[in-house]
Amino acid sequence: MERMIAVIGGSGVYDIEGLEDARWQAVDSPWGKPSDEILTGTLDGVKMAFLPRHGRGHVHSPSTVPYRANIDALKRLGATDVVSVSACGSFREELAPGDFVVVDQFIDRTFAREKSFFGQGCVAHVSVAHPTCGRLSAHCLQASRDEGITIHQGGTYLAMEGPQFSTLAESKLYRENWGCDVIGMTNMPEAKLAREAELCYASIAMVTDYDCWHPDHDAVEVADIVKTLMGNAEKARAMVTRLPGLLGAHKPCEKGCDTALEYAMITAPEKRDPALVAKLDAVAGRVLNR
Ligand SMILES: CSC[C@H]1O[C@H](OP(=O)(O)O)[C@H](O)[C@@H]1O
Ligand SMILES: Nc1ncnc2[nH]cnc12
Repeated sequence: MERMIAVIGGSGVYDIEGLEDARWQAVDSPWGKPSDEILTGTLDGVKMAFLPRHGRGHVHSPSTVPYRANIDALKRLGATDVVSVSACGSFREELAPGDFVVVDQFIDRTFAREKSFFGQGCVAHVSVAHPTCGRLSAHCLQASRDEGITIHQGGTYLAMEGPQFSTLAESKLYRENWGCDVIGMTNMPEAKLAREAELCYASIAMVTDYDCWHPDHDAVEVADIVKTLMGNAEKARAMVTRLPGLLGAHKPCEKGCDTALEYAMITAPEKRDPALVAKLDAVAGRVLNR
């Protein structure tokens, strides 16, 4: 199967450079309007797509990002691998602003978002025990190292609802009691939805600040974040340009992300809601139409 690498750009990352035959295109989804048009093209012979998570000009808040439409639209375009690049706060002294972290676990504290493509009339339960793709994550790690970026392998990302930053008590709870490494507002339910859509998902968290637990950093300010964000965005773009060479156009994923729905469906075929089944054509057509 031909692979397509999709990059979801977080705060500060509203485009990528160097694509051949680049064009922004609108993609319709039965799950609503994606955050923006999607930039498509090729890089080193590999198909690429780019979607700015908050839209160009940063229109969507973390709670109003249309996560389902975004993942569905990328799947519909033919994406097989989704790389999320996100700004985050750090809970560890050694994860300094400007550093990247290859996230491999999440604690999902979001509560005001649609979290699944499935529901009444078509129920499915996928595993998110290992919510990121080890193969794609390893390539992102390598690509970053090749670019000279300081990147840490593995970390737990606390997904908070926002849009306000954490209180001091929350920051200490997540860091000291829950063992989290970084904090952000967007990787959930995005990672869960990517798994439901049988897409490989990797999350690169780019540290912008120390949240508010740090004795030398009393409160998070967007102005401070933006200063670090610009440098991080440049590094993220550089990392992305190395990915096609590492992933290749046809190498399959051996981690099983592309068969996540194999045994997930539990609603009896005769009880399925045809309207929901129709909406699931891109996400779950592989298992629903056989
Ligand atoms: C601009 S700071 C807070 C904002 O930045 C992060 O967005 P993203 O994950 O899309 O890079 C964070 O999650 C908040 O949405
Ligand atoms: N400290 C923080 N908390 C939540 N989201 C963030 N994004 C960047 N910094 C953050």
